[in-house]
Parts: sequence; structure tokens; C-alpha cells
Amino acid sequence: MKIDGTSYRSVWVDEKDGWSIHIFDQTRLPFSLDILQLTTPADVAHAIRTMQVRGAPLIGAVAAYGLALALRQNSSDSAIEEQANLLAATRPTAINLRWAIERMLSHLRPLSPDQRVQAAYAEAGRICDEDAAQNEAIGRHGLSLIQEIAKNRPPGTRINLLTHCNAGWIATVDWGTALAPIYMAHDAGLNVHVWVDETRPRNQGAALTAWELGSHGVPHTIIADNAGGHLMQHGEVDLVIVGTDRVTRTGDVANKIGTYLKALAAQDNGIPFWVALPSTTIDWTVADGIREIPIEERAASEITHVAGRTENGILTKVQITPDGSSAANPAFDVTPARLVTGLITERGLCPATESGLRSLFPEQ
Ligand SMILES: CSC[C@@H](O)[C@@H](O)C(=O)COP(=O)(O)O
Repeated sequence: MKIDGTSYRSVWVDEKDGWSIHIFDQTRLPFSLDILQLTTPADVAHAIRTMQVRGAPLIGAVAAYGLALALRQNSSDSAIEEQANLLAATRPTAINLRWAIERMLSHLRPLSPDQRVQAAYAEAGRICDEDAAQNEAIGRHGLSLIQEIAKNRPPGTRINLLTHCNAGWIATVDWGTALAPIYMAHDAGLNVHVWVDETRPRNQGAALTAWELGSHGVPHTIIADNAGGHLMQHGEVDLVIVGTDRVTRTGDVANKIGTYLKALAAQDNGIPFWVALPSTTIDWTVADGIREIPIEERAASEITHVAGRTENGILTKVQITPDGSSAANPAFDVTPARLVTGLITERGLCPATESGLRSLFPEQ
């Protein structure tokens, strides 16, 4: 996607040295567009753990390069397994991380140590290219849902979408998942407007989704997380589209905390609730999302403090809770498949059911 007319992906290899990795520091957005250079697997693990990079597909892609960086230091059998375990432990909920590491390992294990570095960069590059292509395809399939709404309205009528967290291009290698159909609808001239959940505690909606949409010229309004149900009751939401960190083979959806409440409100108001995902986000080994998907518990300080910019332009954190109050911070929740209208994948739309997913991915 473009920033000020220049095309970027969310991760890339340094053009000059040919091996170090660049990412945007998402903890500094929307106030500052800082590019970080990662040169060691420890840099990559730190970037994932501290959410300098985040979003299920991007975490996987960056971890793949993390393994390539690790192999430059030591390409032995034992080192590769050790570094893979360290990277896999950085965040527990998004399945793309484990998927990307497994894919890298199965590609690299059969090779001799001296072949591994080059092969690792090539495979990580393929993971990135495939992610970008899959998300573009998700955009095309999801666009049909928005076009369907537009078809039944007088031309030019505003179509109101609601999204939670950030599932845009900055959460993937390119395009995004939930935002890809929205970008395509906007580019196709449809009058789309997006209600952006601020997404406490890390405010990925207010900081990242709003920044992305604004950069692309998509009309949007940031709302408090608790406002969505009210807007739905008053006919102000036509369609909800969210991303996901892991989908079970039965269609349960793990996503940023608060997604479940949006799905409940959408069902109560008869509003379609769609989930956009590349197939790398499907966990075919899991059937019951509520019981089986590990939910990341993050630091209490993400609840007790908020980050922002002062009037003097300084990025800082301020405390918003009483001294001594404890805080709990489950970072994700699981929306049961029965609340999900359907899934938008790179191979098309399907119901959030095992048979729906298998109809699109029969090889599984
Ligand atoms: C395309 S990313 C989909 C999800 O990963 C996204 O909505 C989300 O929940 C991200 O969580 P985060 O904790 O910011 O990594």
C-alpha cells in the first residue's frame, strides 16, 4: 500500500545489505512513521513481543525472516530448532506465527547447513508474496459483499461498515484482511464509511486502522468500543468485517478482545458479521475455540496506562487508574461460529462451519 505516494510492504529486506529486515514501529503510529532495522533473531523476538510488529499474518512473515537471521549466526540442526522455539514463544494466540515457523522448518531441515541461509530468505520471501496475494484475493471476494449492499440502495448511498482492532495492511504483508475489501470498495467508487472501534487497551483501531484509512482517503469515524451496539440498534451499521488471529476448523474465531461482544450485538440486530482471513490463519487441529485456543494475557500496565501525544508533541504514557487497583488484560476472545455470518478467504466466501471450510480447502 502507499504512504505519501510511495508503495510499501510491512516487512522487507534491506536493499543494500541484502539480509537485514525492515519493519514499521507500530508502537509509534499514528504520530511517527519510524522504520526499524532488525539484524538478529533477538531483535525479531523483541519486535513481536512488544508489538512493534503485530497482526497475525505479519507476525508469521517477520518470524520467518527471524529464522533467516538466526541461520546467519548458526545454521546447525540444534540452533535452528532452538531459535524456532524462541520465536514461536513470543505470542501465543495468532496461529500464523506457528504456521510460518513450521513451514520454514520443513523447508530447511532436509537441507545441509551451508544451503540453509539462502533457502531461508527465499522461503520467507515466498511467504510474504503469498500473504500479499492472498489478502488481495480476500479483498476481491469481500468486495462482492459490499457491492451486494450497494446494489439494493439508491446510487451513492453511504454504506456503513464497522471493524474492530486493526486488520489492515500494516497487520499483514500487504492489503490487510478485513480492510482489503474496504480499500477495494473505496477505490471502486462506492460510498463507504467505516466505524472504527478504538480497541482498548492497545487502541489498534484508533491508532492504526484510523491512520491506514485516513492515508488511503477512506471516510471513517473512531468510536468508543462500547458504541457499536448502539449504532447497530439505530441502523447505522450495514456490515461488520473483522480480521482474526486463529479460526478453528469448525469456524470459531479468535480475535482481539471485544470482538465477541460485537458479534453478539450484530446478531441481535440482524447485521451480517463477516470474518476475513488467509488460510494460514486456520488451525485445522482445533475444533473448540473457546476451550482450546490459548488466549494471551498481556501486562496489566496496558490497562492502567494509556499511550498518547501531549500538546507539546511528546509521546508518553499516563496512568488512568487508582494506585493499587489490579487489572486483568486478556488480549483476545473467541466468537463462536454460530455468531459468524461467514468467512472471507482467498478462495472465496464460505459459512463458518467445518463443511464450509473444507469445501474451499478440500486438500485439508
Ligand atoms: C489481519 S490481523 C487480524 C488480527 O490479528 C487483528 O485484528 C488482531 O486482533 C491483532 O491483534 P494484535 O494483538 O494487535 O496482534
